[in-house]
Amino acid sequence: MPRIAYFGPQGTFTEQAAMRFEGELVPVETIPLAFAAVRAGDTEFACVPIENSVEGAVPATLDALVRDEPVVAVAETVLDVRFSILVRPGTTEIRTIASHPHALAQVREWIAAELPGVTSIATSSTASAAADVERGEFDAAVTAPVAVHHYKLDEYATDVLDVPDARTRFLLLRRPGQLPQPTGADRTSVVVTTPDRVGVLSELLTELALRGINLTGLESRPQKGKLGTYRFYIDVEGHIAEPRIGDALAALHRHSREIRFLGSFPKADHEPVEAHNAEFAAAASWVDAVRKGERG
Ligand SMILES: O=C(O)C(=O)C[C@]1(C(=O)O)C=C[C@@H](O)C=C1
Repeated sequence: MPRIAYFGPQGTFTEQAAMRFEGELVPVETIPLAFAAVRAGDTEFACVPIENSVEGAVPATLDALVRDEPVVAVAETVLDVRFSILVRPGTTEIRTIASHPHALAQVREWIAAELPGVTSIATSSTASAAADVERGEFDAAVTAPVAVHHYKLDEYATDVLDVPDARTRFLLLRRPGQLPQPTGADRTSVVVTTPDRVGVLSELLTELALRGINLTGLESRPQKGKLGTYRFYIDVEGHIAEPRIGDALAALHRHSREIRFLGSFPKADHEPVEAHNAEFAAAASWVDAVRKGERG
């Protein structure tokens, strides 16, 4: 059975996401360590969070995707997110509450209303906060509901969430190899750095629009050198095996200083993508025939 390094420890949302894939689950403490495990070949796959509907992209994942040797996503899954507040049995007063920054951000209003004056502390994950509370370091942890089964803690509150219907998307990553087959309901991700000149981002987006390609995500992260220089993470509907997507990525390559392919894989919602592939194929065979002198 393949091994999947996931952003742990046991009881994180990422563990629940990783359980949806087939493999032996290997918890690691941080997102960069999950990437390191798959890059080093210690595990075949890594499972990490990429974006949350309330708090947005997960910066540690975006940064790790461009560092070191390439890794590509081969699958994604989306989890509904709601939080439990866990405390040590017998706790009567809460002065500190700990969790992953993305989790704290999703319950900020609840904390202000229900636990005014408590100090929020960022930890490496929701489950590591639970472990810290178990050890007596903090009074409460904001966790995934399943964490109560892994730590000797009680539920102080459940179903905590400032914004209803929050969801987090997770990626299953591996080293580059054979791509997943196109399904007609796929997503393709790339990250580009562009030359510093007027209109370059609009040129990239125009290349997509001209080919009827639907943009599903656009994120920027600093290149971390000169202030004001960015990388752009671009998600589109479609698979690189489709001519229009391959064509668009080739165009992005021409406009970019650097481009890294981050994967073509089935979308979690399985909603078919309107692809116009028949028109693209007909157009390509017409050009082919013209080149051979068979058509005018
Ligand atoms: O700490 C966890 O349990 C995670 O899996 C991380 C994470 C995230 O990075 O967004 C995943 C889902 C929730 O939105 C909160 C935290």
